[in-house]
Amino acid sequence: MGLEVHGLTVRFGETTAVREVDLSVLDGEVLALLGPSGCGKSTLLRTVAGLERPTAGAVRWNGRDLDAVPVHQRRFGMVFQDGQLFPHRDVAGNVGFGPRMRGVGGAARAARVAELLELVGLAGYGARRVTDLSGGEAQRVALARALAADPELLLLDEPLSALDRMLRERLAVDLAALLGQGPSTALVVTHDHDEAFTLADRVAVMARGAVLQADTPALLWRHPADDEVAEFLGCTTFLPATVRDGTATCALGTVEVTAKDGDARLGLRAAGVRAERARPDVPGGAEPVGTVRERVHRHDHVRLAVNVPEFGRVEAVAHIADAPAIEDEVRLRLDPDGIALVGGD
Ligand SMILES: Nc1ncnc2c1ncn2[C@@H]1O[C@H](COP(=O)(O)OP(=O)(O)OP(=O)(O)O)[C@@H](O)[C@H]1O
Repeated sequence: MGLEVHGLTVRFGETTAVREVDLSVLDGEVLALLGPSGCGKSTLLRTVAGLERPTAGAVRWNGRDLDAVPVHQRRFGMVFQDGQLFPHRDVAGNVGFGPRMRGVGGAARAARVAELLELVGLAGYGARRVTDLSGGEAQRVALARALAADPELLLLDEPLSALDRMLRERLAVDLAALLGQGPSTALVVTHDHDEAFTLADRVAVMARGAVLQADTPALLWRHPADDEVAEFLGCTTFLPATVRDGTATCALGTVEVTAKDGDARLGLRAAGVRAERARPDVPGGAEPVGTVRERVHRHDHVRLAVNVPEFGRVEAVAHIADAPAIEDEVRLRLDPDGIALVGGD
């Protein structure tokens, strides 16, 4: 059954941090709450944890209303952005803290600690001082400490955001594997798209306290419910299109889509529009041609703003090798991987 949130509203004075949210996390599922700063993600997570009281609505675990259940009786494990380890205990002391409080004896506790450290990739770290750990190691210890309590639900609040980019990407993959190993049910708060898409079975996009859409990463990416979700997920140009036999035709050309015949609305991300320098010696097809107005280097591509006559500005990408320069003429080709079908069913 898992977690169910019904009509949840949380207010702080005049501020409505969470607004009539309905959400469920199924047993064994990892759900990410994704949204910009201040959209209410942490408040929603903290309310599930029991750290905030709902103004209205209910939080249920396996069908049981948690309103009267205090934090420590909810059997939920929590990991915060900065880990919040006990600085005066070593790694084993931190991981074994919960079991020790529950009266688990020395040998059994040591075995459990060793098992958990192995799980988070820190075998042999038991005697290390937590103040000497790197940020990534400290977050792994925090995760092992949360898992030590055998939580029924893991609540992770920006667990990787204090780490640098390389480490964050690696740890997100490790964490996804770790959450996928057992029957872990987890709710993860993040403002990082990649992290949400890497970790979660489903992602709930939030704005202004409300959940706009909760779906699998693949569905969210290809079928955002409306323009706001599409924009949040990187779409910069919106166009009406006509679909016929799996091909959508719009003002910027044609692209393969999975949609039924009829009218549709396309959301184009920069990566959905590929630009190549127009060569006078190579005759063009039906692709639109435009002039490069802006150009910036990204880590694995060049991003362009292209002006297309009678259409206007279009964001596009090009390969770094032989990238077009400002004022160059480019041909544009649509790439289905970067294009969303907005709304509809
Ligand atoms: N204890 C509090 N008292 C008053 N207002 C609060 C409190 N906690 C949160 N808020 C307000 O509620 C809104 C939602 O905050 P919340 O921290 O849940 O957002 P968030 O999406 O997690 O943002 P961030 O990613 O920046 O942490 C914000 O306007 C915030 O200022």
